[in-house]
Amino acid sequence: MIQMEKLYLTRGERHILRGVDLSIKQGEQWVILGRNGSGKTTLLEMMTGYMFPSSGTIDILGHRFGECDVREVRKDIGYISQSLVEKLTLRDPVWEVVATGEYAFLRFYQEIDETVRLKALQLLDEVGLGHMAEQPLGTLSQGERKKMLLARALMSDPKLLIMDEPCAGLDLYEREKLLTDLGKLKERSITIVYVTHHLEEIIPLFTHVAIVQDGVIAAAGPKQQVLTNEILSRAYNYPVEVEWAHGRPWIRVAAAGGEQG
Ligand SMILES: Nc1ncnc2c1ncn2[C@@H]1O[C@H](COP(=O)(O)OP(=O)(O)OP(=O)(O)O)[C@@H](O)[C@H]1O
Repeated sequence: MIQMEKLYLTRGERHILRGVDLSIKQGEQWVILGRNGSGKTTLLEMMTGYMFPSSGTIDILGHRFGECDVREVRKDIGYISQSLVEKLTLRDPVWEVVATGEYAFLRFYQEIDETVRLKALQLLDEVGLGHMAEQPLGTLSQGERKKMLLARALMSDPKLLIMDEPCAGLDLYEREKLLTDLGKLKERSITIVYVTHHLEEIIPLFTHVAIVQDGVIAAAGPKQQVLTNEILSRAYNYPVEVEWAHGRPWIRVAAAGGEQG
């Protein structure tokens, strides 16, 4: 599904990626963790073809970026990020914003097909926003906007769903509701790559974890092997302890205040 090899990215003096190798196979669902500025969003932007590496290769869904039409590949990729919300038109009705996902447009300037409208309404129903379909996007709460983005991303039946901190800014209730919706994606044949700062968002749906540290992959593999006290304490440069409950990892700091040794 995703094969990244020897990725380097340099901007001026900054070495943002320093030799990233990452392989994501069909049937795996990945979470990417890492400290602020480690390079997570940069990796997602490369998976979606919005950014190109200084060197290295990226193969997505059987296409090598640089040797294919990125816009065509993007039709099979759903991308959810805060920067996307900022590009959408706040006065448009919610169902219309969702419908634009069908064509990877940001806005419609023509009549919308009835089948597309019905699909948008059905997806809004599935994420519990059916009753808000006619409201302008700008009237939705942050949690509702995230769910709207999920419905929009699913419009094109993507093979790959890439999410950059979708639960950021949500209260506990809204976060759990969104995670429940994500859990249901298991029924679809879809590969997910999910960036977060919060371990407790790693619901049973996810199978693998990669940790990015200073522009390299510090650890990657099945979640139980990666989410250990030792690996996480090293990645965050802080002593932490992981505990598993209800199929999810929960983290707590092992010492209060101050940096690790
Ligand atoms: N055009 C650029 N020029 C110089 N540095 C850049 C450029 N774009 C990104 N960076 C730097 O690359 C690093 C990685 O950024 P990125 O957004 O991928 O981090 P991140 O892991 O997603 O961080 P966060 O968790 O804070 O969102 C950051 O230190 C950022 O300042």
